[in-house]
Amino acid sequence: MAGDQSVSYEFIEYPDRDMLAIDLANQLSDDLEEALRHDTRAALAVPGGTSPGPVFDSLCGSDIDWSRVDILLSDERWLPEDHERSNTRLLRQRLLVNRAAEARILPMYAPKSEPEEALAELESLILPELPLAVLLLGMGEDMHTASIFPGADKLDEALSPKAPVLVPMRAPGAPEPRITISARVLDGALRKHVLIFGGAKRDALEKAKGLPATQAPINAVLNGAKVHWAE
Ligand SMILES: O=C(O)[C@H](O)[C@@H](O)[C@H](O)[C@H](O)COP(=O)(O)O
Repeated sequence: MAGDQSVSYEFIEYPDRDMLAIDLANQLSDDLEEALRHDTRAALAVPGGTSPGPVFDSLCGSDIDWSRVDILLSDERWLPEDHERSNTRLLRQRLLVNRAAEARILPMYAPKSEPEEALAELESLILPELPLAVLLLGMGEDMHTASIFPGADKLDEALSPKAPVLVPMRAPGAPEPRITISARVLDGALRKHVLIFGGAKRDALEKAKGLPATQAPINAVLNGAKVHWAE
């Protein structure tokens, strides 16, 4: 994939993480409301990891028609849903509660030993709900997003313009096999947000400028996104 000369995004800086969480949750809720004005259902994809919990805590109380919202993860660690590193667990504990308990979850995990064994089944549930109406992504200091890691075994496939919806992924930076939505599908989301905290990630985003997506996978999904940052 080419360098990022054509990548343009909005960088929004917040006074602190709490304000970011509340403001971003409001923006996601407004985005979903707008999407539901045009379509019967809206798909919201969100990351796991440590950053989005407080956003979920706020978003789950939004007064929107959650019964028409499909929620899925941008990527999942291939671990049982009760494992402490399971992103599905985080989703069930922090987002699919309160008013958002009405939403439907599109699973990104099935109890099979390898992601490859469940790929077709998981993909068949997601496909009818595309494009993603609203996307929230995280980013690592190595410039990965979702589970599209530099140096991963299926990196080229995940970045390909002809990529399938889901790609299984194994990477040096990831302790367990992963499953990720491909860059093509993430980038095709109608409204895109990226959440990052701290100086190291801000520096990583700067460093990504000019690098090919194979080295800085975040570049594959940044165009037209809003990046939300707090120290
Ligand atoms: O399962 C995951 O790990 C993710 O979805 C991943 O892409 C995450 O968003 C980044 O690694 C940032 O993670 P933190 O928010 O924990 O820094």
